[in-house]
Amino acid sequence: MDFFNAISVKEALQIITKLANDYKMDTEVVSLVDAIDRIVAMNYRAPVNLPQFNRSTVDGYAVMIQDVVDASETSPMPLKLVHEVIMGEVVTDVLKEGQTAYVPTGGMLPEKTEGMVMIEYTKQLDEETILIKKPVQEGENISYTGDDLSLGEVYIKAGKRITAYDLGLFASMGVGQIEVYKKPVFSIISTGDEIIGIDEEQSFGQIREINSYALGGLIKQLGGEVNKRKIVKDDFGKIRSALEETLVLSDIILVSGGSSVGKKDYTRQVIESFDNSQIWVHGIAIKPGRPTIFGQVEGKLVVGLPGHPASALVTFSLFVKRYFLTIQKSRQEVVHIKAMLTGDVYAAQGRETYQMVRLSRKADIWEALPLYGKSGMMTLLAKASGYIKIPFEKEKFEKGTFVDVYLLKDLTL
Ligand SMILES: Nc1nc2c(c(=O)[nH]1)N[C@H]1C(S)=C(S)[C@@H](COP(=O)(O)OP(=O)(O)OC[C@H]3O[C@@H](n4cnc5c(N)ncnc54)[C@H](O)[C@@H]3O)O[C@H]1N2
Ligand code: MOO
Repeated sequence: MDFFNAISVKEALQIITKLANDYKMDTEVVSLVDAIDRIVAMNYRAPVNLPQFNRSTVDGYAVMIQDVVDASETSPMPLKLVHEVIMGEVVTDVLKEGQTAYVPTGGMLPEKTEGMVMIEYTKQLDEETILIKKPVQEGENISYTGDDLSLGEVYIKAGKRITAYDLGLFASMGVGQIEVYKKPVFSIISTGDEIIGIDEEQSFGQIREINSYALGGLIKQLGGEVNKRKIVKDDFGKIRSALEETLVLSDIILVSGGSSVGKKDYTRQVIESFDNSQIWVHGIAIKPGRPTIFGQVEGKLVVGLPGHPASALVTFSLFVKRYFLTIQKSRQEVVHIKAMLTGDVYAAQGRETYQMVRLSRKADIWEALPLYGKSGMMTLLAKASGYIKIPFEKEKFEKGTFVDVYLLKDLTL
């Protein structure tokens, strides 16, 4: 694995996806009220037709098309009222020529009903006679058995993140216990002699630990868990013990900092020092994030994230998120919108460049303001709405160009 011969983003994504497909993620059963945002671990099939019977979608009268074909306001058609359906009743009547039945919204239809006429277009003449003032089309105001879902049809697929709407769908199927993937568990080891915790006294030259908080936030939003966060000095032995300690506890271990090739960058060496280990990637042609490492120790993914916060967060969002979703057989697209650049942006030579931008709405278009800055700057990502991708064969995008902005978060304008 030659660090200076960095692989493309596409290749890196292929490798991480393959590793994820080979990982066995356990499942668990949760109750419906706790299932929001979890990822479904099996295909759910309809145990019944939905609706289970032909039903009316309006309050009105069940009719046959031929009986009312010439019906109008001025020449209404009299039909014989043979039944008044009650909600919940199992209707056994069969409509015959010249007959009608009253059916409330959601009520079961008599057999042979071809259309429902809303009550507004009818008039009760006497106890037995209803005047119908308009014709109907086949199936008008009717919801047929299985229209919504038919028996055996998959209504929620494995890998789907459960939304509030899905909770409603599960409820309609009478499913109160859902099989989901266990929440993937992360450990975050933040390395650096200069790194101190948020509660520590800061001396000149020291840097506050940022990455585990920001990464932890992303993990939580994704639906993962962080079970261990640790700050460790740039010391081979200490980083190794921290990694050893977290291995059994985690599905994914993030090591922030020390991913480059400096004298005190130990992440790669630490991974390689374990018997059952492998380095799959060291160096990706991306800016920010070039020195990223994908390794494995005892089958667990160990990612060496570059220490610079913007680099760590961008590489997490691209690669670790892909792994996180794929081990749960899930796939998500990053939403992008077209926006007009308000300044020139330049690519880093030989790297796919992820340029942060801030979106604002101008009349009927979105404008993308490039946020210039180095990967070490935390304000960059806090201000950014998203990023644009400059492919590595391209030198720049000029002001005024319409580009795709990939959203990093909900838009707060
Ligand atoms: N000779 C080369 N040097 C570097 C290269 C290269 O290709 N050849 N790549 C550069 C790039 S690009 C990046 S990105 C950095 C990443 O290096 P490391 O992963 O080894 O990161 P560190 O040196 O440990 O830290 C970089 C920077 O970030 C600060 N940092 C680290 N951890 C945290 C944290 N948890 N919270 C806040 N800030 C953190 C650290 O203090 C440093 O300032 O390598 C370049 N070098
Ligand atoms: O790849 Mo580095 O992340 O540009 O600063």
